[in-house]
Amino acid sequence: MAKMNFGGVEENVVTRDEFPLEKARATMKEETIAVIGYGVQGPGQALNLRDNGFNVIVGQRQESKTWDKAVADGWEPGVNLFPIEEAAKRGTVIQYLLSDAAQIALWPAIKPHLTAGKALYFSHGFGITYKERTGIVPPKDIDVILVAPKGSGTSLRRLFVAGKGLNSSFAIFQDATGRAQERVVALGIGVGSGYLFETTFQKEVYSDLTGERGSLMGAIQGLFAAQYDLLRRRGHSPSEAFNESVEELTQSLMPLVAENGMDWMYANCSTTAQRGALDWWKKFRDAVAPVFEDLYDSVASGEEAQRSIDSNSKEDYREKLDAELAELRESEMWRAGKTVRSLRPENQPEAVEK
Ligand SMILES: NC(=O)C1=CN([C@@H]2O[C@H](COP(=O)(O)OP(=O)(O)OC[C@H]3O[C@@H](n4cnc5c(N)ncnc54)[C@H](O)[C@@H]3O)[C@@H](O)[C@H]2O)C=CC1
Ligand SMILES: CC(=O)[C@](C)(O)C(=O)O
Ligand SMILES: [Mg+2]
Ligand SMILES: [Mg+2]
Repeated sequence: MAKMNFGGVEENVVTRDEFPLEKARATMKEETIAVIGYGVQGPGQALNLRDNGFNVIVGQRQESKTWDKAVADGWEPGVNLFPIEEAAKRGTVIQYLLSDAAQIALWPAIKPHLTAGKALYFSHGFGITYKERTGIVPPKDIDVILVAPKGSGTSLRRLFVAGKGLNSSFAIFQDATGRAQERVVALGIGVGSGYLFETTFQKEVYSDLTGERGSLMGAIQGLFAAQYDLLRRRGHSPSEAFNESVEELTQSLMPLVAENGMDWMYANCSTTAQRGALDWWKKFRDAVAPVFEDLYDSVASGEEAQRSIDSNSKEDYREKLDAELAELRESEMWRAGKTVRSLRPENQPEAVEK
């Protein structure tokens, strides 16, 4: 592991230079990696591992849409695609990539296949950290490890195909074989991570639940909605409100932040914009800070986990989520967004010759 300086703080990280793909493949050459679940993370990780030359099999419920998706992605039933329990039996590494709620339901079926020396791999600290609520308590004679890509499985795959990578955190909860460290790092590199940073199961789930409820997903939609609604109430058109709240951010400004940081994005905007943004950002920070405190407390108390378990364990959880997503999609703001997206030059029919 390399010590790197992050803004003045030293951290242990693993880079692709330090742990190249060949070394990862050699570390895992005797192992069969069973990816259980083929939702969002499952395909991203399984396909990246396969394309990186690892022995991978997929475990998925038969006669489900996701089984068909796995077949469409080239997994062959009876060869490298199996029912969940069969895959768990064959794997020496069990990558438990069912939804967090389904991990609870399937635990009694998986546990008998976690025999001595195997590794149980998660991409979320959820099941282990909230064990009083999930009942997920692994046997003592297996490794329990985590690689959590910091982003959607969809992006993990897309970036891999484009020759790029998402960063991931990694953690070891239990090292029964003495190989947990090399296994977790090899798998982290194998799934297509950029660099790997060290964490614990608890820190991973606390930060992850905070991030997705906060700046990554929940807070950003709240911020967009507040500004869009304000502009509409003050007489601005949907086009103006959407462009000034969302489209400009995703198309123009965020790529600049991604490339070179916030100050550089600011520096590429007008001095008028810089003056205003520098004056206002702290007011926004201070306004939302108490909400973030509440959010973290709710994560740490297990309240967020319980809410997720309760709602996503219901028979009709998917329909309920879809209905709430439809509400967002059908809001004026996101309907306006759809029209705006359709008008992006790259989405226009081939330019007609003049
Ligand atoms: N979605 C993402 O991109 C990310 C997910 N994670 C973590 O990765 C893990 C997997 O998450 P996702 O891929 O989002 O899960 P998902 O919601 O897409 O579901 C994964 C699989 O679980 C199966 N499943 C759902 N309910 C089931 C049940 N009752 N019985 C049997 N199978 C069932 C689905 O068919 C699917 O194959 C979770 O721990 C999640 O927190 C981590 C980083 C990002
Ligand atoms: C994509 C990701 O990392 C999330 C937002 O934490 C998740 O899907 O759970
Ligand atoms: Mg995450
Ligand atoms: Mg998450």
